Amino acid sequence: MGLRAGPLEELIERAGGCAVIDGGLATELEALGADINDPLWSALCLISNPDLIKQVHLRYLEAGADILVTSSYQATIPGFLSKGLSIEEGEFLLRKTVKLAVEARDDFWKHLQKTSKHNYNHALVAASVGSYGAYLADGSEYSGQYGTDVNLEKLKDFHRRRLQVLVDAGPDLLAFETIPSKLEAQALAELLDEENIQIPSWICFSSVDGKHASSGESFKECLNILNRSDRISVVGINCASPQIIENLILEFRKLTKKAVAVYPNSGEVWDGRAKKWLPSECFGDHSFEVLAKRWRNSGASLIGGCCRTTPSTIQAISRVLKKQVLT
Ligand SMILES: C[S+](C)CC[C@H](N)C(=O)O
Ligand SMILES: N[C@@H](CCS)C(=O)O
Ligand SMILES: [Zn+2]
Repeated sequence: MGLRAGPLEELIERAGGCAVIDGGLATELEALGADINDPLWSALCLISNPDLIKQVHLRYLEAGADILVTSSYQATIPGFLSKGLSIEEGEFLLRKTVKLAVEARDDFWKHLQKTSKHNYNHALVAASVGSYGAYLADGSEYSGQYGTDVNLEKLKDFHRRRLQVLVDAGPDLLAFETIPSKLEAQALAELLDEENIQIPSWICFSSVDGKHASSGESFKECLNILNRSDRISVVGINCASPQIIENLILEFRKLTKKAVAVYPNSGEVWDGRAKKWLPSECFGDHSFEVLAKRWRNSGASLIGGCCRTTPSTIQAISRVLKKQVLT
């Protein structure tokens, strides 16, 4: 763990060695009736129905999430500009992503104080930073194929302003999600230094084959870069199939001393062109319950769900992780 991991380390300890991340935000927004078939995807709700985002956060807290991931995955200033919003309006919406999660956390906690006995931890708010591919809205967060004109500086420029605005809004940590390549991981690690970011970060990669980052690069190369940064407390995998997670935890544990986070999707596959999930082997709540124990025993310190997982998935994970220590 890095030097600045105070609140995360404490949470993991309070949670008995493994804390619970929430589940798919977009998925639950859709379950509650939101139409997010748009280049902004889940971030469209910041414009159309921000209260729904708070409701989703509350559902995940009730289910037992120790960490809320904000609605900023696909929220970017250029994305908002292309919707006709101003830079100020875009920055307001970015701050709002943190505010909605903090409000949900604080309301939930206040409500719990009236209850004599409960099993919940005071949750942390992780500001989501989706990869450049998420902004491109073409599914390239699962390939890392950004085109030949994309270099380190371009990626840093893309990420810089959103990062500054999100950090100013006061989240507990940063959650870089679905990072497909070594180049983008390096851009983020350098940016955290250049911007002198003082809150802990996790950097989670996507992976298709279960052996490499989505770009095809080895995790050894990717983690060598991240291991040099104390600002990155946690590394891991998100939005990949549950099937490949256990081996990746074991591999990551060999490649880094940092804590490992895993929050896979349901196993379904995103068709970036058609903008829909393709039916494929789908892992239900019971599979997550069984697998979460294995993931914890393999050495993951943070476990949750990504796309197509729901509050009931998180409830299953939370129950099983909080019920027992090592089995
Ligand atoms: C994590 S993917 C399912 C998010 C949506 C994607 N960036 C798109 O807009 O196509
Ligand atoms: N946390 C994101 C998904 C990342 S793949 C969201 O649901 O908006
Ligand atoms: Zn996802």
